[in-house]
Amino acid sequence: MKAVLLLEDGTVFHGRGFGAESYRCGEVVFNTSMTGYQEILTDPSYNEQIITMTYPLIGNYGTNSEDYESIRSYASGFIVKEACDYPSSWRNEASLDDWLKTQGIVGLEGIDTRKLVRHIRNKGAMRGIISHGETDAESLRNKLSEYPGLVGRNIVNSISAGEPFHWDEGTHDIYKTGCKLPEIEYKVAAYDYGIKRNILRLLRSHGFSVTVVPAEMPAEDVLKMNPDGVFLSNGPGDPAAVNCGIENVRKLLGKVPMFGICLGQQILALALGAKSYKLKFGHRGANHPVKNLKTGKIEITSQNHGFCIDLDSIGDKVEATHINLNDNTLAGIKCRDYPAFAVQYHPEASPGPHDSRYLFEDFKKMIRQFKQ
Ligand SMILES: NC(=O)CC[C@H](N)C(=O)O
Repeated sequence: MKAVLLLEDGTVFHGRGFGAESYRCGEVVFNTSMTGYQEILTDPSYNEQIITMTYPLIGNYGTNSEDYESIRSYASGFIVKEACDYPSSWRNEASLDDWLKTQGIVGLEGIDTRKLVRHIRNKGAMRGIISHGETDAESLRNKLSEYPGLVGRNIVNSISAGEPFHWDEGTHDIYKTGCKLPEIEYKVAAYDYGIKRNILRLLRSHGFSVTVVPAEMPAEDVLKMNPDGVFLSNGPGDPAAVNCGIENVRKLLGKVPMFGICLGQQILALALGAKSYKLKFGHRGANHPVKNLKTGKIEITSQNHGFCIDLDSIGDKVEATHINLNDNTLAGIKCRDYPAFAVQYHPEASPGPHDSRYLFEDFKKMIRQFKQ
């Protein structure tokens, strides 16, 4: 059946629909990863985004019941050049098409994804509506005109955990070798702004006992849990709109060591007085080079963000520790006065390279030093 993508500037892409028959509005973004589509689709930071994959063939190894980064997909749509109908993998349980149907996510294939990506790259991030079934431009335009976009809106609370819960699973053991998890060394409370499971898995595999807490849990209640550290998660939308999170982190500074990833970095920096801004078209992919300014080493990183912290706004309280080599934007920070650090990229990968996993060890070292 026919499907269509309509952008806010009036540009239309006609193609074939797959996945759910429905329509949704969202910000149209692109991801340059060649693999890892199931992890990308279930990364909650894509809430309200229509994801376009630049790699031309997606779905060739199917989907399975393990590669979830959250309970379900929060994306608003999925666009590919060609969706593979005949997946081949010993881990495959459902084709991408069938899986998207069960997730209620609209897919669009057969459009010139290179043209769409160049359009977004040149003109900047845009709102759009993806529709599988109804293709009447006038009606879709009306629906899109009511969509407010991401700027200035908190879209974290609606997807965060309602209640605290304990996480006790380590990183995937896909070959079922039965490898044991390490002994628990420290307890962490992890703020769930839309947390990816591989962050939780890696925390556990590094010897942390993890309690996930709702995005709005007051700092005082977190401190009552007596954690050795607090983790600030990734998450969707505009960081400047996550007021409660910024306020809580400000209260926690100096009281407990903190480590943040992506939205977590943005919230930490905002709590320290820095400013955030929207990037022209965001960083999404599994091959972004980042320079560690302390060691001089280059890490190839996984990224997914549309907002960034303004390097010129960080002031004396914050030290830049990592820089994105594609556009010299801020990729990592450390607080000078308190034990707290964060990165704008994804050391947990899923999907992506594992170059930056040392950051989980760094968190442990920071906690150890704080205790001495
Ligand atoms: N992955 C994330 O945590 C994304 C952070 C934020 N929503 C952004 O787009 O910049």
